[in-house]
Amino acid sequence: MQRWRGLEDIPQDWGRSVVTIGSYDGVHRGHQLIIGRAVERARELGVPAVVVTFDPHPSEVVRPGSHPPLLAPHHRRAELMAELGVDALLILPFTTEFSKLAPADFVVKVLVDKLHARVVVEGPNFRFGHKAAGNVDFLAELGRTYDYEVDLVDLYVSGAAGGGRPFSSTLTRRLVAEGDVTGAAEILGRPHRVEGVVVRGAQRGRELGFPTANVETLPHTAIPADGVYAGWLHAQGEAMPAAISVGTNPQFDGTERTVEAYAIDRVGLDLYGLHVAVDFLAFVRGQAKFDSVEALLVAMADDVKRSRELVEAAGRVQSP
Ligand SMILES: Cc1cc2nc3c(=O)[nH]c(=O)nc-3n(C[C@H](O)[C@H](O)[C@H](O)COP(=O)(O)O)c2cc1C
Ligand SMILES: Nc1ncnc2c1ncn2[C@@H]1O[C@H](COP(=O)(O)OP(=O)(O)O)[C@@H](O)[C@H]1O
Repeated sequence: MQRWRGLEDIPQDWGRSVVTIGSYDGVHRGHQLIIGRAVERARELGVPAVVVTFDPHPSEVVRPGSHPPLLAPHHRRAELMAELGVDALLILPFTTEFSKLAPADFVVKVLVDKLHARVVVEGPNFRFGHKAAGNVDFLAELGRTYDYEVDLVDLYVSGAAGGGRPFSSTLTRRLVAEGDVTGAAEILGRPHRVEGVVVRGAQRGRELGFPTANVETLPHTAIPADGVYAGWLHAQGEAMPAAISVGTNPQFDGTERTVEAYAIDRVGLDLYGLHVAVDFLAFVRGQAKFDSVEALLVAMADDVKRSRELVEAAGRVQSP
């Protein structure tokens, strides 16, 4: 998959393409339907499939301070898009100047002049251009002038009609924030992931018998509600079943909120400085301050047992 940052990175001799535009945070099942359709149309026509996305999230530029928590950083989105068969990913720096492009100018500048769009695949709620004034009807109207077709995929109804939750990044963020990581995984089509570099903590975990890799998360990461979770710690090319703790360690009157994962039954790991990922499978319990450290240890042993069972049960139906 080619990766372009800005319109200047698009090769001069780029031919026609099938394009889809969106934030695509999380690349959830609705996004997967739209991107999948774009790839399918591209294969039929024998042209490449291009995804156009923005950085930072447009809402941050339009309303500073409103950056939503992110379900996936750009490099992870790129990985997921490459798996879906996307041929090129264009990340447009979303500047104030860019945000002021009128809808028709956006279409001409990006879709027509640069990407020579033949088909544009979108969800019905797609909005574009200054003040999000452009909608799919206008996109289709411009297509009659500029020789592209608009193909709509009804992502919202797909989830709800299938008896599940509507496919929505906003809903996924809410579920993650509430600790309902199982609900979030239903929409994402995989567990929610938090990643970053392993940093030093209070060095207390090893004394308790449960060393935990403390993950320094990227800015704007969507972090699940404080609590204990079952999931996986991905490190050194391995997916290790894990018991995960999110919170301030109230037992020890901590103040800093951390995401830390104990790789179940693994001894002698040295993960400091490594980039790791934590996948959240299921909520186990909330954070607590027990009467004694001994009582915390009893609870932790139980969490580990429960986490192992949950991961094993999930492993029987899906691999991490
Ligand atoms: C499965 C599990 C459950 C945990 N539950 C709690 C808890 O209920 N309350 C709490 O204050 N800390 C809890 N923790 C966090 C521990 O207090 C923390 O891992 C320990 O203090 C080590 O911190 P360190 O990595 O900074 O050395 C939990 C950790 C794990 C792995
Ligand atoms: N089973 C394990 N799960 C997670 N980390 C482990 C494990 N075994 C060893 N480690 C290492 O121990 C470190 C955590 O030990 P801990 O005493 O909790 O220190 P810290 O407070 O710095 O996190 C991890 O960063 C990792 O390098």
